Amino acid sequence: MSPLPPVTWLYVPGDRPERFGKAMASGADVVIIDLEDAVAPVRKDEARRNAVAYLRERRGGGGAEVHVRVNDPATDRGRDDLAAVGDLADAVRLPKVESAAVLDALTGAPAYALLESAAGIVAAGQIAAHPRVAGVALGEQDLAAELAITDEQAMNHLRLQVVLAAAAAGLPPVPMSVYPDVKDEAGLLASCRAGRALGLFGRTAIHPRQIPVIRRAFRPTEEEAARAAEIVAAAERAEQAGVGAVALPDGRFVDAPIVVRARRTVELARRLAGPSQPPPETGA
Ligand SMILES: CC(C)(COP(=O)(O)OP(=O)(O)OC[C@H]1O[C@@H](n2cnc3c(N)ncnc32)[C@H](O)[C@@H]1OP(=O)(O)O)[C@@H](O)C(=O)NCCC(=O)NCCSC(=O)C[C@H](O)C(=O)O
Ligand SMILES: [Mg+2]
Repeated sequence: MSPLPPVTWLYVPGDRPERFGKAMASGADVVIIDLEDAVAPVRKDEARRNAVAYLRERRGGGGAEVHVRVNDPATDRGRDDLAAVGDLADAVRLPKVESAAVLDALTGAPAYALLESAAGIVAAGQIAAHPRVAGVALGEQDLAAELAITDEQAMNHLRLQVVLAAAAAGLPPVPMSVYPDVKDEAGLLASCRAGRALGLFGRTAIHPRQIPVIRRAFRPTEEEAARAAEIVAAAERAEQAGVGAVALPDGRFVDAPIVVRARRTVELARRLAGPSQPPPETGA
């Protein structure tokens, strides 16, 4: 069974190095140092230097993966960012990818492509299938701005295109884009649950307080976890008995894809068990 992908991804602006430690202590699976839209143009050189210094210092250390969102890889600044962090970061995140061609020059760390324009969504299948791409995600703030979308159902059409492109290319499931209101925890929870029903998995956050909410949203309910455990146990009994088909005590027949899904649910429940709180702070 393939390992579960990250559930929580936290952005931290590259020009706020005093916040890097706080991001690492947030409980997020992945911390993304942003060199792109969270950083004002006049501070971009400084942000890149901060990212490089942090990555050099933490090399060999444990904890969350550290990714860097570089500037548009089709620009000189983006290419310079890639040259600076490509061999240091655990992965790079490429904004505003609109064609597979821009990915050909990539070397170094695994790359995640952000699809955040009409052209990017239209080319989602080719971008996801590029051999250098480790995953794809949506940039819904940019998409909504370009397309003037204000309706969730309309955005769901775009989300599903990316979910399909990722699955068809054999990539991990697509994490949800950021929820911009950092104080609206109920709204974030509801939005995550709606995204989960679309096949999206996990979410990028912009504030540490969003991390436990996202974990809670993607954690299977007790009922889902118990049901999944029952299916896995029945499948194991059938395997030991050399029987292919599995029937649950309530008479329901279970086939192989359901067992695979149940195993993932059991694993996810185990990984996200416990209180939905970040670990104690370890300092900035
Ligand atoms: C959104 C923020 C600007 C809010 O900042 P602020 O008002 O300063 O927050 P707080 O006062 O509530 O901070 C409380 C403490 O938490 C720490 N903190 C806050 N945010 C972070 C963070 N992201 N990482 C680490 N630590 C953080 C503060 O240091 C405070 O700590 P303390 O002083 O000890 O109490 C801010 O949260 C922020 O900048 N967030 C990240 C924004 C960002 O990176 N945006 C880029 C990604 S968005 C995107 O990708 C859109 C996409 O491209 C698209 O198109 O859709
Ligand atoms: Mg964006």
